[in-house]
Amino acid sequence: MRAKRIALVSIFPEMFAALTDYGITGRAVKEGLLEVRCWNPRDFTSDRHRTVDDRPYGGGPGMVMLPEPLYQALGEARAWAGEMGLARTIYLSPQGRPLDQAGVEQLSEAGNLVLLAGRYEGVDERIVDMLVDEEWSIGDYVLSGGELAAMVVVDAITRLIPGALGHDQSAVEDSFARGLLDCPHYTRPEEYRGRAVPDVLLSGNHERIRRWRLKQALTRTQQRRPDLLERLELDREQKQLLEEIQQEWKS
Ligand SMILES: Nc1nonc1C(=O)NC1CCNCC1
Repeated sequence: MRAKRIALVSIFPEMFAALTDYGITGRAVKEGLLEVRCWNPRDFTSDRHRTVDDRPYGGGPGMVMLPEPLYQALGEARAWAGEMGLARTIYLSPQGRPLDQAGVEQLSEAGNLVLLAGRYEGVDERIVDMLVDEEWSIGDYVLSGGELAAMVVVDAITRLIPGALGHDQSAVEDSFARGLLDCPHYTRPEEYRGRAVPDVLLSGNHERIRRWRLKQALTRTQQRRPDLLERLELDREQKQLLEEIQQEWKS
């Protein structure tokens, strides 16, 4: 299977070592499942100071990223990512569509991607108009740069690449993939500082364990994120377990 290509445009390319040098994303790169490459707008400047930003028209605080270095960096990034047909260019910003697992699945099905990570107050809007296909946000808060947001997107998408998770894990098993919060997890020792592991997990009865984990996930989702439950089409078993949970709450 051809490697998924994700191009990044950022003035801090070294930050992406966090993706390429560690964990599941690092292994995906090593195994040729994922190719990540960064273009730095500073390499597309012509002045001595390699200037990538300037003051905003209309005044106000902060600086805005100049269009030309971005235009050239994005041009090369799009050519590389789009070498097998079109690549979708994504700009990470708080003005974007809020990212959730459904959005991650959509982005992972979109083929190769170019992720534009802005700094300062943002990028000149004409670059968004000319070259950006979609804006996405990883949450309603303000970061110092789009790089961490871009890495969140790459990490979440990589988990969906066939073979990226170890043989003993499965993205489908991820509770969020089922729209639920995760169940509690335990490992050795069986008793830790006076706190024991739930007996069911020591029973070896895989059906009982599966059911217990699902009930825990439903309980947590009901308690902490009832909004997620409202969006879900629960199957018969989940409805029955939710009934049990609500009865237990009443008693
Ligand atoms: N939230 C966010 N999801 O994606 N990007 C986000 C973000 O805060 N970007 C910063 C906004 C201010 N300028 C520097 C980048």
